[in-house]
Amino acid sequence: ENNISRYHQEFLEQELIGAGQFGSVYKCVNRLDGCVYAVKKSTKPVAGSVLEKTALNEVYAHAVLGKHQHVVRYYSAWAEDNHMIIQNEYCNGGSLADKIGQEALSAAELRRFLLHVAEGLRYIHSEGLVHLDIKPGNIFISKEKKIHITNYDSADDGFEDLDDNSLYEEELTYKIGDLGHVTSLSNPQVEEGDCRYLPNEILHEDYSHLTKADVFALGLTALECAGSGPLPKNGDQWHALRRGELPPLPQLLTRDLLELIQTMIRPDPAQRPAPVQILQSRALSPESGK
Ligand SMILES: Cn1cc(CCO)c2c3c(c(-c4ccccc4Cl)cc21)C(=O)NC3=O
Repeated sequence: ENNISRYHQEFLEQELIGAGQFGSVYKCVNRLDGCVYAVKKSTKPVAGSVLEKTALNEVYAHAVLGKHQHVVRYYSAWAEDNHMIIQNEYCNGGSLADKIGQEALSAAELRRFLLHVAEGLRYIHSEGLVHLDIKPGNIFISKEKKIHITNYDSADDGFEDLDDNSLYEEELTYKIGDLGHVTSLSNPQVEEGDCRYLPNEILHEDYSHLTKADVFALGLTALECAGSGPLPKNGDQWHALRRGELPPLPQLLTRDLLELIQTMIRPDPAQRPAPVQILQSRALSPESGK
């Protein structure tokens, strides 16, 4: 059997960036193209097991969900020495969970986050798939330094002082990752996601509005970004959220942003907005930021 590791042949491992029951994720440099990737190594699941289905699900989903700026990009996957390995786009800004662990998002950042992830969901659903595990830990951030045009005149002597950081602004792009729970709308094999973001109807195995389960999870994720604090895994507070009751929020969100989030966590999935309606809502229009 081939005992040369493709992983070590093709990649220079830089650092461990995540570990859990799912396996370990490394930041790696590809020796050929010199680019950085996120590579997840998980123990190869027993053939025919649920874990194997999940692992294959993830790769099938990535294969269908080609390039989209709000879905983490997939490059390759293979099996070696009893491990499953998947090579994805590396997002250099950490996960949303890391970011809101530090501090809540501002209203402007919250609007940007909702726009990006709603666009990613609109795309995933348009391909006849649902994510089923939307949560802060599965949203990754790419940071890009953009030259701030208005400061151009301060660089009147051309590009010499482009290293001057006042010229730059960091632009964040939010991307949906971890497609391990993705399933098809036409023939759903539902593996429940994180119970903190699970809508009641999925708990009761009602799969008639699966796309709205992603909208519900996005709504609760938005609440957490607004500083609601950690979400309950069960009990009275869990049920209160499923009755559509908003928890107390520290920061002053605009009323239309609160109303939008409230519609996303409505008990009846049919009453929740579809991603395209979220994108068109007044709360996310640039005017509302003024
Ligand atoms: C824990 N962790 C940290 C990161 C870096 C965030 O700045 C990360 C990434 C991914 C993943 C990932 C998730 C699920 C499946 C496969 C991968 Cl590579 C996990 C990641 C992924 O697909 N792309 C990442 O950047």
